[in-house]
Amino acid sequence: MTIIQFPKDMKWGTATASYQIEGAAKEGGRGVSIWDTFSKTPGKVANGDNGDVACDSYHRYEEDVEMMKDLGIDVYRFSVAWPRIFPDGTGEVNQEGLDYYHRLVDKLLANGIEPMCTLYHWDLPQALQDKGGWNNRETIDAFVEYATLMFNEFSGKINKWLTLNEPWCISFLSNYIGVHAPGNHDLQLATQISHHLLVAHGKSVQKFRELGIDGEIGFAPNTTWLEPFSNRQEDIDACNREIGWYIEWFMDPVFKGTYPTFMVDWFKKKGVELVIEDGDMETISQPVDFLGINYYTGHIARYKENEGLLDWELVEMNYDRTDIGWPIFPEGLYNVLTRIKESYGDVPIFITENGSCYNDEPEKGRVHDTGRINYLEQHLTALSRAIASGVNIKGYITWSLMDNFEWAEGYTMRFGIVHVNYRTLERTKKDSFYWYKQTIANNWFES
Ligand SMILES: CCOCCOc1ccc(-c2cn(C[C@@H]3NC[C@@H](O)[C@H]3O)nn2)cc1
Repeated sequence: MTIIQFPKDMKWGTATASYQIEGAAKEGGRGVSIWDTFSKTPGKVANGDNGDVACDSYHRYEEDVEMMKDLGIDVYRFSVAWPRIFPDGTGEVNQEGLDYYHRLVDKLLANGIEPMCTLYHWDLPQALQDKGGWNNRETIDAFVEYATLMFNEFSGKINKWLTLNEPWCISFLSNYIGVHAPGNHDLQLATQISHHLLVAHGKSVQKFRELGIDGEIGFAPNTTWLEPFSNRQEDIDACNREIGWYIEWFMDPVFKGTYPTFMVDWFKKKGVELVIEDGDMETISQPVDFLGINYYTGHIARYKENEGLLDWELVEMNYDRTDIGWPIFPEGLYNVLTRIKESYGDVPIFITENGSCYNDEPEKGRVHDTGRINYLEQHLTALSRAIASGVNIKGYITWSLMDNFEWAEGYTMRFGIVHVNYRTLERTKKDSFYWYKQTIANNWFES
């Protein structure tokens, strides 16, 4: 047996997001979001599921924080529903919305848990979507207005901020692949949106600095890893294009002030013409205090001409997979983190999402999710290797505290260390909850 030990200042946490857990979609003055619209569009979400009730955390947040207290976490990553603050996206502020997040943050602080706030985790006010959404540069200004209000309102209570969660999902998954809201299928649109998102990120970081807000700010790209099937250059290049689509496309502008040329050229071949206004790249490359990294899975792949957007195909290698079908690929986490360190230096990193889908149900009051424990052990071991190789890891935040609305999969896919009965809303701590609790208490685990 091996002891996997973590640095003494390691922070441990759990993550959720507003649309996925809150419910109360028509309460507290909340406006309509694009996910309310999308989830009620037939065929978009499994079983026609939606976030009207979700985990009802809007009403049950105190119970949720009690579970976090029992778990012993240092930090809780949650997101704010923009439509709770600005029901129409801009203009009149909804005080009931602010009041809810004050109740949540105050409960966290009273229990010694640090709040980490994601400003945008996909629930764009529908009123802004009706005016073009992220394709309209006015949405950038609306985001900065929303961020400014939140910075001023919660300054002194919230000291860790993330501007955007997974801009690749917001832009490409939602506007090119189209499986997430608003469900477009347009590469030019998606690529331009990715740029506007980065400008919105940069402008809100600028505002954070101008206001002199105490605390730290970053953003949370999602990542993946493709391991080349052979050492043929065409296989290596194909894998680098997919990895570059997730990592360099978003991190080069922030950390280097430029888009990666190999990706710009590839998109240009696909007919994409990115419109960059004067000053945009300087705005985007505002220094951040930390980086959130989300990682779930990786694959082995090889070049295949004219296959998909980036000319690659998966090579089936009979990996173990989680219940959502994603390969269990912990070495990808190590590779992603060492690649980020090589490319961008010693930026402080929180793993802001890592977790697995296992749909185990309660048996006599227990949930034996051994698959999730194995996934955590393998990925925390990879994380420990990355730390040993010099990656500046500040903390690990698992996705998710509880089962919740998993976007297009609805409630069919469970990522929580706490089981949620969606009929009764009863929470049941899974075996992985107790494993994670012990790991946090020890700051090590035995693998
Ligand atoms: C049909 C083709 O499909 C191509 C890829 O399609 C997807 C779908 C989903 C994801 C995905 C889902 N998650 C987990 C979430 N992260 C944020 C938090 O809200 C979690 O719920 N991360 N990535 C990626 C790619």
